Amino acid sequence: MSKLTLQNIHIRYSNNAVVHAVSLTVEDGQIGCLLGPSGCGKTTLLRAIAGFESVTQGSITLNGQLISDHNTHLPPEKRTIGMVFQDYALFPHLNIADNITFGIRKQSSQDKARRVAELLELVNLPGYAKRYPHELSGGQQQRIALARALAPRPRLLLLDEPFGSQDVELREMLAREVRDILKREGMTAILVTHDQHEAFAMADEIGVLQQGRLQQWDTGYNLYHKPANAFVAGFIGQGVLLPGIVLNHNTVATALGNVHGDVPESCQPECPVSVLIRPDDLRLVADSPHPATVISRGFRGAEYLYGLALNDGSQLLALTPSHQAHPIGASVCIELDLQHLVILPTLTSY
Ligand SMILES: Nc1ncnc2c1ncn2[C@@H]1O[C@H](COP(=O)(O)OP(=O)(O)OP(=O)(O)O)[C@@H](O)[C@H]1O
Repeated sequence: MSKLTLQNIHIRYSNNAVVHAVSLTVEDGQIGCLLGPSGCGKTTLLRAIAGFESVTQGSITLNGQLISDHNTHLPPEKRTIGMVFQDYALFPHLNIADNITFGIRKQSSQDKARRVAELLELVNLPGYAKRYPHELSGGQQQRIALARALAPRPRLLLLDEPFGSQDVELREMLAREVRDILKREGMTAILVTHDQHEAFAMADEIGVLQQGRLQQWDTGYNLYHKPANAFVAGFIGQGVLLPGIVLNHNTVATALGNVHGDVPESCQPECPVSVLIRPDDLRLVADSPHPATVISRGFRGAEYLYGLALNDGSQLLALTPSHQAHPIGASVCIELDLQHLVILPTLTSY
């Protein structure tokens, strides 16, 4: 049972407060992710969990054991937490077997050999025990770094931008592979990344951080379809905030007609609001009361991402199958197909 709980964590460097009131729980065998722009405090939080930073307020517990609070600080080597970094940090002069067993070198040769065979099988590199790091590709080295971190059977695994040095196209695939490995081991883990596709591919729950504050801790699906605020809406996926006016507790009037859903209690009738429109919320149809002009077009393989302008000047994005090709300047008709209505109280643009 490896459950990690952060309760109201605050962290500061000298006089600079960088993490504010962060609370979250990663259940046993689950993979959590801290996602956010550069400098938002992801690494600082990860380092506090590992024991390399102290917390100024709040508590961190692992399996019910208090490991950090304002007057408790279990040293990193006593936390039984494994770490994987972006640069793998394999020892170049040690072969793969010796790299993997570095953290369990005091165990018997027999036990070490058994664990190496087991882990090489797990990371899909059987037969690589006698090779050296420079004989492996970047992705293979990263899998060995993962095997090395798993060798001592840590209670928790922390991964800090583990695929940052890989090609963008490779990252998502590696993230899925690593997820499968961690799930097979039943490992509880936290990933830090600024790449949302990596987060979606790997994590069960994702926390979006902005300036040291956790904006939302949720599934990737909910972050996309039910963002808690304008920052999360803008950071996750693409979309446009369309101006609207509240008509009643579940209706908002927009340039694309009335939309229905829960209107925040703070928004009374006549209140201006923003309605989040994702590119997949719009359909291009043969006829509708809502004409638009194509102002940009991006080819995505299976789809086109269109930039559209309405007659009142507001702009939208629409994703359509790429066999539906419309040139820039073309007049089209659009229809809203909202599955999840997101109404944000203020007219915030992003
Ligand atoms: N050792 C340190 N001393 C003082 N300030 C620090 C230290 N480490 C980080 N910071 C500051 O704390 C804030 C959070 O940094 P952190 O490295 O946690 O961000 P991050 O989200 O991991 O960013 P990135 O994605 O760029 O790695 C930043 O403003 C950074 O400048």
